[in-house]
Amino acid sequence: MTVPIYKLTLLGDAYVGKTAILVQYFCENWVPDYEPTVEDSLRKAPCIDGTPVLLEIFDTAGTEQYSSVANQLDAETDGYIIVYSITSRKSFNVLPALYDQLITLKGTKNLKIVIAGNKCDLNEERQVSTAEGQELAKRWGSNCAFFETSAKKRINCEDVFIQIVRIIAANRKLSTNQNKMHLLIVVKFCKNNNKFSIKFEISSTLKRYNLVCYITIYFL
Ligand SMILES: Nc1nc2c(ncn2[C@@H]2O[C@H](COP(=O)(O)OP(=O)(O)OP(=O)(O)O)[C@@H](O)[C@H]2O)c(=O)[nH]1
Repeated sequence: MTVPIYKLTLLGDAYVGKTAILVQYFCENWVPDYEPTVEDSLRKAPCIDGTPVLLEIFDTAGTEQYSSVANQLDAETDGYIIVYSITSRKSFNVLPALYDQLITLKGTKNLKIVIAGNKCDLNEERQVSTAEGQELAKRWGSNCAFFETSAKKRINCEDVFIQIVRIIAANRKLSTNQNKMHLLIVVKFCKNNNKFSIKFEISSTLKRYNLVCYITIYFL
């Protein structure tokens, strides 16, 4: 059995809680001290919706001092977890520019995102409403979901990872089904003397390599 691999990247401004969410998901642990991330990558093999999967998660530096966002964007990433803090208007306001960079890198169709409005335990310091987060996710389309999270109180930390995997998996399934449909639909019949030939165009993926399969049936 081949275990599906999901490459995920955490993005967002400095100090919003990217590492804290990751630590909660990996270790069920809360680390109150702040140490800016330079770059980190972790692997986890959970079961999601009954399927064993391998997650390769890349934690990026929100601090420009360590790395610029552009340097950390990897085109191989299957899905992004974009984090802001509900206590920081600035961390929310940088998201549209980040989104534009991702669109340039991946294109709209290939972009899968979960937005996490973190530090929701600090409601009294809130600067970004829940509705604003929801509205942004809606604007970014059907391949985007939204959660408010708290790494401190372990709220929705696991859900952001489960949801991004679900979005990616649904898209992978869809593209496989589209190829199958192509195989079923594009069957051409042409009668030639007593010869009856059927032409198959296998799939759009294989078509890239000009692989077209012909099957000829003879009527005696
Ligand atoms: N109250 C509260 N504090 C949090 C939460 N998540 C993170 N913090 C705190 O916010 C600070 C920054 O958290 P990090 O996880 O290091 O933030 P980061 O986004 O990884 O920061 P960079 O590595 O600089 O990009 C730390 O002091 C955390 O303890 C949360 O959900 N609630």
